Amino acid sequence: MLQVKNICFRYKKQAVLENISFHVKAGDHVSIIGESGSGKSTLLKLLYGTYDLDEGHIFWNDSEILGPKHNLIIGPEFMKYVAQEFDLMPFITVSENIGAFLSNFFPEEKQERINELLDVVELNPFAKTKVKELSGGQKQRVALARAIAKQPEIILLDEPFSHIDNFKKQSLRRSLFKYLKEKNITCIVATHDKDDVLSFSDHMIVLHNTEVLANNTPKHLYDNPKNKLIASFFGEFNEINGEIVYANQLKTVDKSELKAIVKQSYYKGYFYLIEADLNGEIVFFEHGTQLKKGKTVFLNQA
Ligand SMILES: Nc1ncnc2c1ncn2[C@@H]1O[C@H](COP(=O)(O)OP(=O)(O)OP(=O)(O)O)[C@@H](O)[C@H]1O
Repeated sequence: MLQVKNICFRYKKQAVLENISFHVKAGDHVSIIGESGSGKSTLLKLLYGTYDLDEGHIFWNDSEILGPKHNLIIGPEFMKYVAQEFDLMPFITVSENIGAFLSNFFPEEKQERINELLDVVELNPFAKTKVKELSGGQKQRVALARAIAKQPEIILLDEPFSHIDNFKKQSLRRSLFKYLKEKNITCIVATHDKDDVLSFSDHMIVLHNTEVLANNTPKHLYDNPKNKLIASFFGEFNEINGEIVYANQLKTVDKSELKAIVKQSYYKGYFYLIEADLNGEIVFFEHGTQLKKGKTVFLNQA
């Protein structure tokens, strides 16, 4: 179990994180979300022991995670951290990078393990390619494979798919998160992407104004978005009579009290997102077909 107890941290004068407490059970998948600059990366770095805390404690089971004042080498053995900038060895191959920290005592087992990891990050065709010849997304996949090579107990991922295109992202995400669950590796992910969270996270922690604004299951927070920040993470939403209503929860009906005038239709693939004027306020709702500008519609909550 990871236990974060009342931690506070500042780089300079301004506090970045204050009184942050939460715990993560072994094998759980937790996402850290929040606006840009809310301290997600800083929190991951603190969990890794990159900086000394101003206050509080972090424990993994019985081991306290301590900063550079107490350790010559940053990062405990049982933990791996994949930062936004990946620190790879450019002049050797993908396989050599992935196997860099694996034992050479049993070369066959080592090769098998490298092949398994190449499968997880879907990089088999690039096994013999030098890392300097890879794209940003491919390098990110090498960094992920290298981080899980020695099977850590806990892995910290900072925007793990930020460089990876949409073609690969979906399958890679499923493959990596499935692998981590199967191996019972605790996973903490800082992300902006709801698709990293909704299908995979046991809990999500929302950082705002230096504090934990919410810590619950994605389903609970989706169903009960306490405020606009949380709702906006999940998608387009409206505030109607003080209540948060997602765009997909508003439907057109024959008659209702919500009379709106269509302003714009945005094509979204299997639906259109309609922007409309409701008594001088902009509302968004999803609709199966395009609607003409100026059309009057009546809306209701589905
Ligand atoms: N090395 C540093 N020295 C001083 N201030 C820093 C440093 N790194 C980050 N900060 C500041 O700390 C705050 C939190 O930054 P952090 O990178 O943790 O946010 P984030 O939520 O990960 O942002 P993003 O989503 O944009 O990656 C920001 O105000 C940032 O400017």
